[in-house]
Amino acid sequence: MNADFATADLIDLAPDTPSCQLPLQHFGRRPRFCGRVRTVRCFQDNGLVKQLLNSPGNGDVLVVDGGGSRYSALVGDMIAEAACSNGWAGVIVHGVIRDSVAIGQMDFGIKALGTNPKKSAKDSVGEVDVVVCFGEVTFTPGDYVYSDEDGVLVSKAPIEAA
Ligand SMILES: O=C([O-])CC(=O)C(=O)O
Repeated sequence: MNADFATADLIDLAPDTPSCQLPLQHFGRRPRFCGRVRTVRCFQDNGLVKQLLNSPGNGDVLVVDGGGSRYSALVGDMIAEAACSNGWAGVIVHGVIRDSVAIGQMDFGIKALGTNPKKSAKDSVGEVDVVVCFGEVTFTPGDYVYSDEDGVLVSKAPIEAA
């Protein structure tokens, strides 16, 4: 998908589009990304996140519902590097990441609640491609997600800029 958009313009065109209400921070040198939603639901365990981001992303955005836990990081620099080289458009994490300085140098985009240096378990406990909800928004696999400096929008159909 074309990453030449601004969420403010898109939501002006389609004012009913759900907009995530969480204070997500941006990491990485690509502040603007969009694509079809894939999901992981997990809790303090990033085994499934690591598996998915190490497989082809096809321009999709991985939305990780970590339950908002700040206990341990769900993405670090190696996982982010894999995501970038496997063609994922970006990652949105309802949780925290680590290696933020290294990720800050990458041509990739990650949104997360913040950082914690502690690593997560790797037991791969969780679910893939289920409907997840956070920040008053429902992310259904296959939806279109748009993320930039202003926020995150989710839509059932592509929002075409005028
Ligand atoms: O493996 C992890 O849990 C996260 C990490 O440090 C990395 O991606 O480099």
